[in-house]
Amino acid sequence: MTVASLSRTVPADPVAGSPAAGSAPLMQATDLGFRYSRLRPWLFRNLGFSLERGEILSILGPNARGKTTLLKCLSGLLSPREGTVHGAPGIGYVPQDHGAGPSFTVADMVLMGCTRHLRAYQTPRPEDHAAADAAMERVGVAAWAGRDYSTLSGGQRQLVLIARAVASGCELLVLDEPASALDLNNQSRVLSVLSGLAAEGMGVIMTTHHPDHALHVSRNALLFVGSHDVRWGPTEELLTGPALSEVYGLPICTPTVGTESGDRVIAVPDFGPSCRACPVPGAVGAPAPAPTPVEIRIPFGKEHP
Ligand SMILES: Nc1ncnc2c1ncn2[C@@H]1O[C@H](COP(=O)(O)OP(=O)(O)OP(=O)(O)O)[C@@H](O)[C@H]1O
Repeated sequence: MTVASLSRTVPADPVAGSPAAGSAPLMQATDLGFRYSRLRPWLFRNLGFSLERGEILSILGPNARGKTTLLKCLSGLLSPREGTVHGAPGIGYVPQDHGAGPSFTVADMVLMGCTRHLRAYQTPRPEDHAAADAAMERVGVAAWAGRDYSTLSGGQRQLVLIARAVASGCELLVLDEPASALDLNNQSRVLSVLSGLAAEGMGVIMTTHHPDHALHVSRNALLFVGSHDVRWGPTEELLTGPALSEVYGLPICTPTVGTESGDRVIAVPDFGPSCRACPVPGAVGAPAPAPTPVEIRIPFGKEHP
């Protein structure tokens, strides 16, 4: 059975704007399995999770493990070979690829998010324009409304695609690495937008290569350890130093650090010895003296289990 055919099995919640405690999950996946063909290995099997309204679920794992493929199975773009997806409400999908794309204004790109409410050839209604304007404000792209989308930077385009999905008024936002092209300030903005949408009752599923992001906003996470071992659980219990080290194949610790907003668990990979003072190949004479280091110590030490 496909996701699309299952989408009718869960009735729309009349109070979609508020978390509905005790109601049916927004989405539930059971024993999902997918491979691109019989000749290709399984990317995942026996994968299961459920997502409540108002919840953010992060999906992590190494490159090419099948995270994007899973998002496509959840969104109905691919049919899982095994298992079922129940729920599948109105979904706003933000793809990983934010390439140059079409030559539309930013305002029109975001307005396209509203087309799911329109019939073929129907002109956008005033409420669609209002939803697009609100989404542009919320995601911080309103200043570029009149600009040609294809002329924006990669990070700007990524924000516009997020705004387009937000404008759709979906119940579930599915985002493929939504912060991959963003600077730190915009990463913070997007995490805060997603948290705000979740607080209003929207479900959010996102892939990320930033364990910090998952630890900051997600109640639960899915961790691709192997094709037959995709773990689902509370983010802080799942994304421990030992588990992340095993998955990514390098030492990773997860200290708690103090920030102005409170304590936060972060993931710190050990990239090996720093090469900043390495001699330049072919350079004659003694290497230039390294600048006096300014040591900044964050209060590490309280290692997350
Ligand atoms: N249309 C396709 N046909 C065949 N194989 C595919 C197709 N799309 C992806 N793959 C393969 O499936 C595997 C998983 O790809 P996928 O994009 O889901 O990985 P990912 O975990 O999202 O990776 P990344 O972190 O690099 O974005 C990869 O080996 C990829 O080459």
